[in-house]
Amino acid sequence: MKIAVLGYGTVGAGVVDVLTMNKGSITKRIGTEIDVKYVLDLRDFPGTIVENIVTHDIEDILNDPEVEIVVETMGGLKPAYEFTKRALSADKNVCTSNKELVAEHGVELCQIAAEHNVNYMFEASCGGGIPIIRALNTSLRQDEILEISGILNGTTNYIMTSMYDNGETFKEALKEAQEKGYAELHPEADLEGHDAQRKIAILSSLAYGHHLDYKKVPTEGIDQIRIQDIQYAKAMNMKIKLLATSQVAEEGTWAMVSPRLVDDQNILYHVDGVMNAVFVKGNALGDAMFYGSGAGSLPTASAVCADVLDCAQHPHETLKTDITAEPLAQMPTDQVKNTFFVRCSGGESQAKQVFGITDTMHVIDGEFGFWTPEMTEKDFTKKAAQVDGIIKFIRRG
Ligand SMILES: NC(=O)C1=CN([C@@H]2O[C@H](COP(=O)(O)OP(=O)(O)OC[C@H]3O[C@@H](n4cnc5c(N)ncnc54)[C@H](OP(=O)(O)O)[C@@H]3O)[C@@H](O)[C@H]2O)C=CC1
Ligand SMILES: N[C@@H](CC=O)C(=O)O
Repeated sequence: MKIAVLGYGTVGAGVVDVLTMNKGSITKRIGTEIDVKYVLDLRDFPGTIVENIVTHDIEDILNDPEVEIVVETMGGLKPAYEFTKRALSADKNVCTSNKELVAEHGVELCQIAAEHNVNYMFEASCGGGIPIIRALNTSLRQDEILEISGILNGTTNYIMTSMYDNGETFKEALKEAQEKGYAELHPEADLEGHDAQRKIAILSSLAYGHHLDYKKVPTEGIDQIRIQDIQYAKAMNMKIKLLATSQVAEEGTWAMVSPRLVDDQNILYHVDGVMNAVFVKGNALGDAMFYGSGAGSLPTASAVCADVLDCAQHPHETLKTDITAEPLAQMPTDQVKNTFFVRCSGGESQAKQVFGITDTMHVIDGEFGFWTPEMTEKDFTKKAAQVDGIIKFIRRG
C-alpha cells in the first residue's frame, strides 16, 4: 500500500519514523506493507531517508493511482483544506493531525469521504498520542456521554509545570516547549486556549452526536497567568491547569476552556509536563480517564499511524464516525456554576460583604485572595463589578 505524507515537520517526520521503525510488526499485523511513496514539503531534505521521495508538487500525489492514503501533517487551513478535499475526491483516504482543519471543516470532509467510500480520520487531532477518538467512535458508542473534560494542550501544561516545579519564567518554558516540537507554529493558539477550544469541540461533537462549533466555546488561555498566581496556588497546595470541559446539563450542554486551580485530590493535579488527560463520564460506564503524551513527534505520529493502518485494512470502506452537522443545543454559559478564586487590592470588608465570605488570605503584599461560594458566571460578574481592585480571578477545577 502506497502512501504520501504532506508536510515533513515534527509530526510528518514522526509518521515516516514510526512506519520505518515498526515496518516488520505492522506488516505482520495488517498483512500489507505500507510504503511512503512521496513526501510533499516546501523544503528538500538532503541526507535523510526521504531525500529521494520529496516532491513540491501536490499533483504528483493526486494523479498517482497507486497512492491510496494521504497523511496531512502540514497544519493550518491553507492549502491543507484544498489538498484534503482533492485527495478525498480522488478516492484517497486522508489521515490528519490537523485539528484546526478538523474543527473548521471536519463535517464536510467526512461527508466527502463517505461519498467516495474512503475515510477522513483524525485520531491525532485531540490529545496527541492518546487514543481518545477511537474510544469515542467505538468502545463508548453504547453510552450516553455526560461529560468530557481534561488537559488537552501539551504546551500549556508543560509551561505551567515548568513554572511551578522549576521556577522558570513563562518565556523560558515556552521556548523549551517550542524546541521540543510541542507548540503550534503560531503559539498563541496554545497560549490563548484556541487549540484546546478546537479539541474540546471535536471531542464533544463526537461524544454527544451533535456538532459543537468551536467558535461557540468560551475560551480563556494561560497568557494572563503570572508568577503571583502560581505563588497563591502553591500556598493553597494547588496547581493551575488549562482545562477544557463540556458537560450535559438539563438546560443543554455547556463547554468552556479556562485555567483552573486544582487541588491534590483531583487526578488532573498529577498530570504534568506535556502529558494530557481526558476524563469521560458515561451514563453506563461511569468515569473513565485517558492519559498519555499530548504532543511531540512520535506520540502524535503513533496516533496518525493508527489511522493509516485502519485505512490500509479498509481502503474502500468508510468506517462509521458519529459526526453530524446538526448543531448541539448549548446552555448559556452565564448560567454555568463555578467557584472563583479572586485576587484583590481593594477593601477586604467590601469584598466580604458583597460575596458573603469570612476568610481571606495574604500571600503577596498589597493584596489579598479569597474563594467565593459556588455561583453562576452571571452572578459572579455582577458581584465582581461591585468590588474595587479585583486583579484577577481563576475558577476552581
Ligand atoms: N507538534 C505536535 O506535537 C502536534 C502537532 N499537531 C498538528 O499537526 C500538524 C503539524 O504540526 P507539526 O508537525 O508540529 O508542524 P511543523 O511546522 O513541524 O510541520 C509542518 C510541515 O509542513 C510543511 N508545510 C507547510 N506548508 C506547506 C505547503 N504549503 N506545502 C508543503 N509543505 C508545507 C512545513 O514546511 P516548512 O517548515 O518549510 O514551512 C513543515 O515541514 C498541525 O496541524 C499541528 O497542530 C497535532 C498534535 C501534536
Ligand atoms: N500544540 C499542541 C500540539 C498537539 O496537539 C499541544 O501543545 O497540545
